[in-house]
Amino acid sequence: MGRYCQEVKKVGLEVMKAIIESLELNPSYITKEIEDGMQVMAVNCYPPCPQPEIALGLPPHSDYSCLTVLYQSCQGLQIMDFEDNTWKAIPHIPGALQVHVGDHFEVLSNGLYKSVVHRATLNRDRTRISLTSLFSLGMDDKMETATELVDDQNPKKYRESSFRDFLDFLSTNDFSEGNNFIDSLKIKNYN
Ligand SMILES: O=C(O)CCC(=O)C(=O)O
Ligand SMILES: [Fe+2]
Repeated sequence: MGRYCQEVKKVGLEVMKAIIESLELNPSYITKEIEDGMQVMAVNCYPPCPQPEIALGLPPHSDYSCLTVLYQSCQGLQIMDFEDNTWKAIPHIPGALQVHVGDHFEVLSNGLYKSVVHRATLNRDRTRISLTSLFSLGMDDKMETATELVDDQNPKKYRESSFRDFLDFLSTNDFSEGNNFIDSLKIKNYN
């Protein structure tokens, strides 16, 4: 598991650097802070469920992270496609990793990247395992919208926040009731 954490961090950093480059920010922008930041690993185990059509493994949510890299042992992850408001299953490809953007990159990019809303479904006959690696800045480091992406046409759309702010939010909000961290960061006039 230690080796997996190290290797998955390398993959995550490569993808995060590519995203930062795609925003035309300085390639060194924030990457050192992310490298020295937090890597949270969640190991989720979903036992077989006799009635998977009326239950969920994890309710819809987006991750607080900059980026999440996920391994799933069999199919179960679904993402919300806002083009047609339907859930799309992520196929299980042996050895493949699923990468999705989290809330903190939505904030950094001033909404050019959207955090991915996803959920975990269950199945009748197999135990499913997923390994989720969430990358973010340090506990008290605030993620802010890049000033390069803010101008008169594109006003700042999000308040800054840290990983600790997310944990504080979680302690008083239940995401199974649809309370999203990213919504709490939106500056209302611009979203
Ligand atoms: O098990 C899954 O596929 C999703 C896990 C997840 O969304 C999470 O750990 O944040
Ligand atoms: Fe998640």
